Amino acid sequence: MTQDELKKQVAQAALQYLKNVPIIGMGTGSTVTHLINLLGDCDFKRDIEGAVSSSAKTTEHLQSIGIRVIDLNQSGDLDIYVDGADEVTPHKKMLKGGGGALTREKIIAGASKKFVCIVDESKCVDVMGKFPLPVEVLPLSRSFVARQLAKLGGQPELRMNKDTGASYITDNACEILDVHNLSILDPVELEKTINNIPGVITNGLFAIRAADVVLVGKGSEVITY
Ligand SMILES: O=C(CO)[C@H](O)[C@H](O)COP(=O)(O)O
Repeated sequence: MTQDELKKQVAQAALQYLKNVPIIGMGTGSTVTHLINLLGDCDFKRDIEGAVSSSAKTTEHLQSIGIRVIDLNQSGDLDIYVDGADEVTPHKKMLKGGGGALTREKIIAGASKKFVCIVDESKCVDVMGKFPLPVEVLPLSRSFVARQLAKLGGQPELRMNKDTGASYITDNACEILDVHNLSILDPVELEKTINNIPGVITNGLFAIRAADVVLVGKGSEVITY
């Protein structure tokens, strides 16, 4: 199976977690895109009152299949949040933000009782850090934060928008530093350390609030742990 077929397969398996859930939390990315497409064809779609969305892209997609998007300030805490990841460990800690939606993803994950992480097998790692760690920053703090990240041993690179040639701007009007070559031996400590740098909105480590369930598309099956 191709990586995209594995993503679709794991998205299919995630559908069962959305049954009988009035308000769902929805992540961002190509695996979630499959999930929303599949949800569009589901009978139980009409039972869903609405969804809390982690990005403008996901909002647009949810609305296109007829699902109402609800503000997190109105929804209260959620039963389920489903999202992909760029890396996930056997302890269900994740590195996320390849799609740039890390801050809203982390907020909704924090407000959800159950985080269901959906990945293809290429995302499973023992130690995170091969994928550059996204750090969302206020634009005015970019250079200062980059120097602090370099002191932690990383090599920060400002994410660019390939279409405009300017820096990539998040849904929160901020920028992203993608940090290469970080040694992530203690993800909980590193998540706190980076979030304590003034100017950092958040970083893509989801170690303090890890996933509760991980579904992995592997070969012709989906493994759950
Ligand atoms: O964190 C994310 C977006 O900010 C995505 O979940 C992550 O990048 C995985 O994306 P994909 O499903 O396209 O592989």
